[in-house]
Formats: sequence, structure tokens, C-alpha cells
Amino acid sequence: MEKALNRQKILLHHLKPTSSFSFSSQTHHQSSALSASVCAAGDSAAYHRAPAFGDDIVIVAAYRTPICKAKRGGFKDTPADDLLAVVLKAVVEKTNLDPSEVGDIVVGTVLPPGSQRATECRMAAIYAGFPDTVPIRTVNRQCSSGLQAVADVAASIKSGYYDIGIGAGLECMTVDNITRVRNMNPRQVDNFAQARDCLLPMGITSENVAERYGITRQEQDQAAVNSHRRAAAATASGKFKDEIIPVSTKIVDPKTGQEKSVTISVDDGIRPNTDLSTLAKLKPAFKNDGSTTAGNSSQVSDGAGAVLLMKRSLAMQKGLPILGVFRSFSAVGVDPAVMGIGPSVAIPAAVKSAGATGARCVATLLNEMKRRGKDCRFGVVSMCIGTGMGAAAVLERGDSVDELCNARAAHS
Ligand SMILES: CC(=O)SCCNC(=O)CCNC(=O)[C@H](O)C(C)(C)COP(=O)(O)OP(=O)(O)OC[C@H]1O[C@@H](n2cnc3c(N)ncnc32)[C@H](O)[C@@H]1OP(=O)(O)O
Repeated sequence: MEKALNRQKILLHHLKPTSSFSFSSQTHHQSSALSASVCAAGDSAAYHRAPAFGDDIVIVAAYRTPICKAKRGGFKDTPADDLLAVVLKAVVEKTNLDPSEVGDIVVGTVLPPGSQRATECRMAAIYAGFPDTVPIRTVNRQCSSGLQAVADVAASIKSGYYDIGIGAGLECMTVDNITRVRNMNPRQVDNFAQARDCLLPMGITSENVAERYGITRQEQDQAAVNSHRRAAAATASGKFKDEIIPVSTKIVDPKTGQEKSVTISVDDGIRPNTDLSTLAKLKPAFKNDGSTTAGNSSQVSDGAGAVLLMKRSLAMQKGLPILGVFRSFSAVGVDPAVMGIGPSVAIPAAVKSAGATGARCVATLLNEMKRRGKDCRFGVVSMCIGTGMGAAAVLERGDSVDELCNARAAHS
């Protein structure tokens, strides 16, 4: 009975138009929600009554393992299929979904061993309790493979290929190293400078970005300090608690060779005490006179994540929380020598395809999101991609069941 009432509350909430707010530079301190009326992403009473509202592709569950340092972190002895199985199981168990209803699982993975990791992923789905009728495939768009997997699932649901899908990501860099591509066609590579640049190690492309755009070592170190601090604060305040699924695994002591059982529930590469003077002492990692170091570059990691998607109408029928709406996705190409600039091209493209027009709107949206932090309504997920690409997706915040029920309780 209580469940039925909750479901009814959720349905009512979804049918109720949210208040609209017109943004202007003079009034932007007034609202806790960045209005879609600025960027035409569809926040109006008419839109909420239109069939397009029910057809929105929404995220109803999103879970990940902790992200652990490759080779020395918590998952150094955990096989990739075990990591994927944990998150696949979580998205169906936590939503009480019958796994046989899933139309497809798409797994983004960048450095897979033979057969593009297809076999390990299929086995992981079986470990997670999916029946053999549910298909699975992998996708590789290098650093944005997980995002591409989610975009592929969203597009397939939109096209009517199936109703429910899982977009996932999996990387196990302890075993799958970034290695240079061998046996290239020398005639072609020598004649095409940009093709040759596709072979550049990521660290060198980072040095190129710093050199071409005048980014100093201190600026890179400061950005690293800021992101470590933000991550450490988010961990300490429990912000990642709801998205992380603890993983029970085994870890081998490198000194004694002894195996012990552990449960890993937090990311292990975050350094709460990182400060500028310590980072300044680290040697460049990729080029003797360079500015990219182990302290200001991304670490190599092991981990997995999964996101459950369906149309809003189906989520409402099932009484599932709308965590977010997958508004748009864009992948673009840039010069491979400076692949790190990918997001600066992909983000405007994704924001534009979400319905925004004009550079001012993009800048307004991005600045506003930055300023408002957690209260922000729209978010952009973006990655730079080795070999010279960028990808971005625009997400719109949804309502979680807890938020809805708390709001209802407060009003009753
Ligand atoms: C599209 C994309 O996403 S592009 C990005 C693709 N990703 C990449 O290219 C990965 C880039 N990163 C790397 O390759 C690796 O992290 C490297 C090569 C830079 C460093 O690897 P490692 O040597 O394993 O790093 P490690 O974490 O051990 O750090 C090396 C040293 O710096 C120190 N260090 C690193 N970070 C910090 C920090 N924040 N504060 C203080 N010291 C630090 C470590 O303590 C370590 O010191 P030690 O040798 O005395 O123990």
C-alpha cells in the first residue's frame, strides 16, 4: 500500500510542471534552478504535457566501484569481469528490475585484451545474474568509451530498438597497459604528420597543450591541488557513498605473496594533503623540460560503472526515480597533437544540440553551472580523447525518490 502511494506521489510529481525562471544577467542570483527557457531544453508546462516529455531518455540508476590505483591499488589482483559484474548486478538489484527486461548492455572499454573484452563482459553479465537472453557488446571511443556506451544505449532506446538498456564502463589498467601501436604502415605514417601524431603518448599531448596555450607548471599543479581537495572533501562528507558499490575481493601482499580478503569501499588515489610546494618538487613524467608530472596528470586506474536507462514514461510506470535526463551527446575531432582541447569543442556542440543557441548561452550555462555547484540543473560530462577527439553529453538533473518523498513529507 505504502509502495503504491509512493508511486502515485512520484507520478503526480512528474506530471506537475516545474516553475519556470527566466535568466538574465541582472537576476541570476534569484533561482536555485538554471532555466531551460534560456537554453530551450524544455522546461515548460506545455513541454511537460507533450508526448516528448514521456519520451525523454532518463537515468534511473547509476553505480560504480571505487576507483583504485592500477598496479598498487585495491583492485590490483581483481579480474576485470568481477568489477563489471558488481555494477551490473547493482543496477538491477537496487531498482528491483527483472534483468530479462534489459534489451542490451553496452560496455565502454579502452584497452581491452583480445576480442575487445567481449568474452569477459558476457561472462560478467552471467555472474551478475542476467539470463542468457540479454545481449552485451563493447564499444571503444578511447577515453570516452563509457560515455559513448551510455550515448549508444540512449540512442537505441530513442530509436525503439529496445526499451531498457545499460551503459557501462570498465578499465583494468593493472593488466591492460597503454602501449604504442606497433606495425604501422610506415609509408603512410611518414607522409601524414597528423596520422603520426595519433601515436603520441598522452603525456606528450599534455605537454603540447601546455606549450601551445601557454599553461604554466604552476597552473597545472594548482588545478591538481584543487581537484584533490574537492575529491577529498566529497569523500569525507560521504558524497560518493550512494554511488559506490563496495567490492569484496582478494589482494596479494607483494612482499609476502600472501592473499587476504578485503572489502574496498572508497577511491584510493585521492591525496587529501596535496599542496603546491610538494607538487612543485615532482619531476616531469614525460619530457625532461616538461611540466606534466605524476602529481598533476590523471592516474592510471582500475574500476567499473553502470547506468540504467529507459524512457521517462516507462520509469514513471515502474515508479523509478528520475536521476537525470540524457539531453544530448556530441563527439568531435581535434588536432591529435593537442587532444586535450577536445572538451572545449565538444561541450559547445553538445550544449547546442541540447537546444541551446549562440555562444552567449553556452558561456552563460557553463558559468552558471560552475557558480551554482550542486544546485545547478544542467551538467556536462566531457572527455578529451587520445588520437584527437572530444566527447560531451548534457545531463539535466532529475528527482530522486528520496528527494520527492522528503518534499512530500515536508508538505503533509
Ligand atoms: C583522454 C585522456 O583521458 S588522456 C589521459 C590518459 N591517461 C594517461 O595518459 C595517464 C597519465 N598518467 C600516467 O601515465 C601515470 O600516472 C604517470 C606516468 C604520470 C605516473 O605514474 P606513477 O609513477 O605510477 O605515479 P605515482 O602515483 O607512483 O607517482 C610517482 C611519484 O610521485 C608522487 N606523487 C604523485 N602524486 C602526488 C601528489 N599529489 N602529491 C605528492 N606526491 C605525489 C608519488 O608519491 C610517487 O613518489 P614515489 O615514487 O616517491 O612513491
